[in-house]
Amino acid sequence: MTFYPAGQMSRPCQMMLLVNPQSGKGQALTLYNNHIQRMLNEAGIKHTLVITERQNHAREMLKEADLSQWDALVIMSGDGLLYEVINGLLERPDWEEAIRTPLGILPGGSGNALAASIHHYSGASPVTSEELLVSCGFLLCKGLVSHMDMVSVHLSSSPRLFSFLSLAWGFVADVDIESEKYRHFGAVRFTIGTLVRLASLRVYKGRLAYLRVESTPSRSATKALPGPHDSLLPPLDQPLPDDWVVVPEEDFVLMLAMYQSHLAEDLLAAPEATLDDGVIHLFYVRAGISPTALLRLFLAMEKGAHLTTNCQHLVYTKVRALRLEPYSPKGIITVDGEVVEYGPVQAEVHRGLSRLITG
Ligand SMILES: Nc1ncnc2c1ncn2[C@@H]1O[C@H](COP(=O)(O)OP(=O)(O)OP(=O)(O)O)[C@@H](O)[C@H]1O
Repeated sequence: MTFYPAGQMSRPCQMMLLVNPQSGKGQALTLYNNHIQRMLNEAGIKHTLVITERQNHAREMLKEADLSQWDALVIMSGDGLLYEVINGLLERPDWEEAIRTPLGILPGGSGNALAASIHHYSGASPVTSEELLVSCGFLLCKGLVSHMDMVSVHLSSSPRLFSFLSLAWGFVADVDIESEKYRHFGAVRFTIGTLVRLASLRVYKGRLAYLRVESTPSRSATKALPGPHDSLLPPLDQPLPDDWVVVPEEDFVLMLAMYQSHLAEDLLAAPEATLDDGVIHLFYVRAGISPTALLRLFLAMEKGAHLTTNCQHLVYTKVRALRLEPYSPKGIITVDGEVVEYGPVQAEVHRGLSRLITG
């Protein structure tokens, strides 16, 4: 593999700036006109605006695009559009080079988890909304490029996909998807969704297993797929190696695997996460927690303090790979906030596979 160092964007540089006009409250273009256009012009960054027209537009375009024209691909939307771009790049025959194109994120959605994470890594105090946009615009103009982890995700009958942020099942996935109908409220949609779901808290049954970061695993062989090779995962329908830990409980309220710090602008879910630590930060909450205690956890998460609340139902561990087999026939699993096929799922982290413009 060619080594592409972290470092500084070369100048002059030419960016493709993809804007989803429907993201968040539907104001991404206005935000671009009011804040970003001038910042980029003042920083001398040439950019071509591409307004996405529909779902999968960006994915299809990036799968075919001539990348030699672009020094960076910048996404102004929520996390969903970046998910499309990354998967488009990794579907290319030249994926190895394509995924090293520096990516950038400007928050235009309602979740904006990656934007909040890079703002957090820059050491600045927490901000939301337009202040977060201005901060990310500033970081983009500085143009420092870092490596970012990528997680490959296997589902039973869908093609393998790639994730840069999170894998969720149970409470968090349900809130994320059920709150879509409140998206015109912006980030507040998650608060509304959380309160609605707390009022009828569910138990989710399944089997969860993981490979600890400390383990030196025997190599497993999934069949060779185009794209990065997964060395830790056996085929999804085959038993796991002995060095995997199977969680004794089978009744959960949530499972959340995070690879960046923020789950949303104001939810610091994985305070220890860094951009390329090569770690999946795995959280699960056992059944039996009261709605009040769960609400307390989410309130503490706003400051990243949920791990210090001594909640007996919350478990946190650092892993390299995981497998989840839900028992109930219906449910929601999300990858980077997007719904994926429901059923068995497994994932493995690829350290620093992509590059992101950060502070
Ligand atoms: N012009 C468009 N019209 C409708 N959907 C679009 C358009 N452009 C992109 N999309 C799709 O909209 C979906 C949501 O985008 P995204 O996640 O970026 O924004 P969001 O949902 O507002 O933000 P967040 O994930 O932070 O809540 C993505 O699946 C994307 O493909």
